[in-house]
Amino acid sequence: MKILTPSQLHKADQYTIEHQKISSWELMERASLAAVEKIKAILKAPKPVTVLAGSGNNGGDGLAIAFHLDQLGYEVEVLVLKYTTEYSKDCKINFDRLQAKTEIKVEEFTEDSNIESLNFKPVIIDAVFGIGLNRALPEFVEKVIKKANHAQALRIAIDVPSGLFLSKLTPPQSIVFEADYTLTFQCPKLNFFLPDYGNALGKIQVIDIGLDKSFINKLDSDFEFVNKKYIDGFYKVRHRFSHKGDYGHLLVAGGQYGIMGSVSLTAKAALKSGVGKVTVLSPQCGVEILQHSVPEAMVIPSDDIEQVSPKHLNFKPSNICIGMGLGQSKLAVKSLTYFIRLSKQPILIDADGLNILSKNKNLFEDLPDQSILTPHQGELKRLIGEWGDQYDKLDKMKKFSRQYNIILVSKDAYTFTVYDDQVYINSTGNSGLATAGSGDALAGIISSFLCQNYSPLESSILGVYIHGKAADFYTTSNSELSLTASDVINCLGKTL
Ligand SMILES: NC(=O)C1=CN([C@@H]2O[C@H](COP(=O)(O)OP(=O)(O)OC[C@H]3O[C@@H](n4cnc5c(N)ncnc54)[C@H](O)[C@@H]3O)[C@@H](O)[C@H]2O)[C@@H](O)CC1
Ligand SMILES: Nc1ncnc2c1ncn2[C@@H]1O[C@H](COP(=O)(O)OP(=O)(O)O)[C@@H](O)[C@H]1O
Ligand SMILES: [K+]
Repeated sequence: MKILTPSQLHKADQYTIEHQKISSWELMERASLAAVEKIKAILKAPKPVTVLAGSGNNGGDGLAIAFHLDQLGYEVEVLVLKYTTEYSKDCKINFDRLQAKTEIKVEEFTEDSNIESLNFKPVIIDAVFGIGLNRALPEFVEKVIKKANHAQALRIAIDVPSGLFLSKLTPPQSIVFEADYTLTFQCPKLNFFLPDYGNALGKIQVIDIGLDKSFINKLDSDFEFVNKKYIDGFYKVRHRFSHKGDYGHLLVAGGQYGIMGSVSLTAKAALKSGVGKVTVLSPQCGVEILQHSVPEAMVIPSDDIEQVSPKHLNFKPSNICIGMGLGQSKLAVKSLTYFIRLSKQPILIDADGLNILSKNKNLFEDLPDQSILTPHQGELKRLIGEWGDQYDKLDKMKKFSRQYNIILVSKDAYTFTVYDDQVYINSTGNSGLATAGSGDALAGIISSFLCQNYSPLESSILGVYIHGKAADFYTTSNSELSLTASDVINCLGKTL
């Protein structure tokens, strides 16, 4: 799903209004009715609701939602934060309808109003600002939002949590409505996925309001939100008469004394994601451990007892995955250099492999085109250098990927896969993944797809999606706190 800018969304609204021959009010009504359906599903049964509405079109949505909830028997009160002297045209229509056709108590609130007397119902719907916010919130609006954020209530934002900027970065220390749910229209917005105010979004649900698809398809965007539909577009099914040779042979190189779990998780995750064969090049001390923990994998001992060392292979791996638990000793540098030079196919480098690369930039010259690097944020900083703000980071990632012709998988709460100036933002996963070894599992999953003839970019996007989805499967019936990397691997079967 393409991620669009506010100005593209305004254009898509306009085009849709003209070509579907509907009024802007009808489009607002469509959006609001769809939001009401989501609200009903979230609340399960009617609960008392406070709607905070602005005086623009986001406010118009809020007033329409208040109207329809009232018709459904919800107890509704409305607080209009009047930050402009006039209502927008459609907002005014909805304001008048509410006054004429319901008994709802509508209070207009301005900078002169008394904030102390404000109380909220157990559900707060925020429709103060949407994609139109372009400067700091008026002070009285900030105060109301701050109070709403402290209320014992379930908070639902319509389109965008008020206070979150979309056309630029939200200034530090800004007050933003802290939503439990954000019901956003047509597509998610880029700033939702940046860490600074990412916590304010809660669960993001995208509402298709039927903006013209052909118009949207023609719009340029550097950002794709990777959902199931996107994955379905290239996911392959297996042939009945296939054999293990059709699904590649992965070489995993890594591990050292005391850190054998890393490659063990990588190898297991690769096997559980469908690779034909896995061989692990292991320090001698790890051979038995691997044979016990992953009996399906073959193991080659290194010449060194405690670390991986360069080794002549008597087979040709389809792809190599290297770096997990490798360490950064001279021998580790030698091994990484050896296997980078050996590889003619894209190679996946993770963890210590990335730290070695950061300090030995000459190694990039030998990296096969479209190799995959999977840094977490600390490793990313070592690779691309310090960044200023989040937009600067995005520019640096694109430049880095272009410079070395590599696929950069920047791992975070929302993992960004960057290649060819495009950024693919993953939609799955949860904070349970913030646990040791989950990155090792990811490296195995991506490498596995690489061996199964997905392109390096597809392997990365698919691997990140499936990894997150497996974590989401686990947390449908377990706490995020107890998620381990092994749980992710055990959920791969169901997920796939
Ligand atoms: N036909 C349409 O255009 C549709 C619009 N929709 C809703 O409309 C929203 C966008 O509406 P608007 O463009 O009216 O924008 P908003 O309702 O987000 O903001 C209202 C206006 O306030 C002004 N403003 C911005 N920052 C301000 C500040 N800090 N202090 C005071 N005034 C400020 C701007 O001129 C802005 O246009 C969407 O987010 C969505 O909720 C939906 O109903 C779908 C259809
Ligand atoms: N809060 C979070 N929400 C979602 N995913 C997360 C979160 N924290 C970490 N992850 C994911 O968990 C993985 C952690 O990788 P990494 O830090 O390399 O782990 P390790 O080195 O322990 O294997 C990445 O895929 C990352 O995107
Ligand atoms: K809002």
